[in-house]
Amino acid sequence: MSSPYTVRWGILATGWIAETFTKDLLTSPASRDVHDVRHEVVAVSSSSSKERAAEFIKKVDAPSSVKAYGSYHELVADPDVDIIYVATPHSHHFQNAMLALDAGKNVLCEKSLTVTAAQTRKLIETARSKNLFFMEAVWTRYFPLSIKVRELITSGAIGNVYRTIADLSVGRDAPEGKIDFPDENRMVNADLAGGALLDLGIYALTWVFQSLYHTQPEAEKEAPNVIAAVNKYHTGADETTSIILQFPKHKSHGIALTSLRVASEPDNKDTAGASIRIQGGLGEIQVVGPAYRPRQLRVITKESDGKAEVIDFAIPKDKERDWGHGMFWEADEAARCLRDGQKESKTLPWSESIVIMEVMDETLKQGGVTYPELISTDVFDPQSPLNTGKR
Ligand SMILES: NC(=O)C1=CN([C@@H]2O[C@H](COP(=O)(O)OP(=O)(O)OC[C@H]3O[C@@H](n4cnc5c(N)ncnc54)[C@H](OP(=O)(O)O)[C@@H]3O)[C@@H](O)[C@H]2O)C=CC1
Ligand SMILES: O=C1OC[C@@H](O)[C@H](O)[C@H]1O
Repeated sequence: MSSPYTVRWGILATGWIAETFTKDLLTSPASRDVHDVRHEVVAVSSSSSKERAAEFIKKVDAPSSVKAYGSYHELVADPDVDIIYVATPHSHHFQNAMLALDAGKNVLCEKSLTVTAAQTRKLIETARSKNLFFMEAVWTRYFPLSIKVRELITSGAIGNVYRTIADLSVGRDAPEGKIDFPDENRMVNADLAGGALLDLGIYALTWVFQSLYHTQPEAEKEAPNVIAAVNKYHTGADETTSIILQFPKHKSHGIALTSLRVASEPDNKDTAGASIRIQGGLGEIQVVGPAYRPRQLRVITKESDGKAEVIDFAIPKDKERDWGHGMFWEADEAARCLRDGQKESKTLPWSESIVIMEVMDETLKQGGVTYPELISTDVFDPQSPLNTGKR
């Protein structure tokens, strides 16, 4: 057997998801039965300080040879790095990903990809013109569970899919009209592109798009019509957003729901039922668990006479590191694309990221949500405070 293809990662930012993703990178691919690619963490950067980057390296139990940088600029200039993982708040994604692409680096960028569709288009044009790999890090798409759902749909297991209802909501309602996040927190802070839609609604949209758009033959794909209802929080960010997406040629509807007030899984178990229902003429696929990390499917067809076939999907752990979150599958996809010279992932192509961002743009427009110029401009500025960390 030939030796696995190795990808050398640079981690941009040191928050919660950077930690989770890096720990996944450090797991052994064999623990998920992957043998063709592997990952090396080469450098970590923090806009706060070099010390913070060094602490992060210790915290995730990475090798002591990993370089610590006190600025994003140093990271993107490192010749040992093949690909940068952008793990800042969404407000920063456009400027940070541009910084990396401009320096000639491939990029895996956290969701939601950007604040506006124009920013997404600019990033994609830049990646295309520089012949670089660029991918939106919607990790759920790379789960074996998602692959199975797409296979079930394209094989006709539930007939034509006419409707998908998908919800990702977290119940953080608090007394006196408040939401249980401090106003400065990225979940509600408009300066950090806060709000339910960009943080959580993207997953509800992911399920609508996986089931009603991605699975359509290329020539038949159509951008949906959008009708949205949005409630705003006092910070200006959206707190509850409901979207109806109509795909007229396919006669299908997607209902994407998200809220910071109510919960899609109120007891964090699965007793509330499936938060995603993909409904076809011959049956239904129910996806159980939070929309970002589901672990069970129930397939109910007319043929099975209403009896559900239950399929469980465990998320493998590296026993030695006692860790496995499920983000490694998207990292494996990025590695295979780099190995094969592909500039975009077929599982989430650039064109689809653009249409999804356009739906979010339209939703925010209908709801009257606007974000500050600093974070919504599509003009790249290497010296933007979003790149230098001067807060
Ligand atoms: N795929 C998934 O499951 C998840 C994805 N996400 C996405 O990841 C991104 C980051 O989320 P998360 O890790 O929870 O956020 P955190 O607040 O935990 O971390 C964000 C990091 O970004 C850097 N940063 C730079 N400027 C700022 C600023 N002005 N305010 C705050 N942080 C700043 C900081 O790192 P430093 O100081 O080192 O530069 C900080 O630690 C978001 O876009 C979110 O949507 C989040 C959670 C789950
Ligand atoms: O991507 C995410 O998934 C998990 C949520 O808790 C988090 O807010 C969001 O950013």
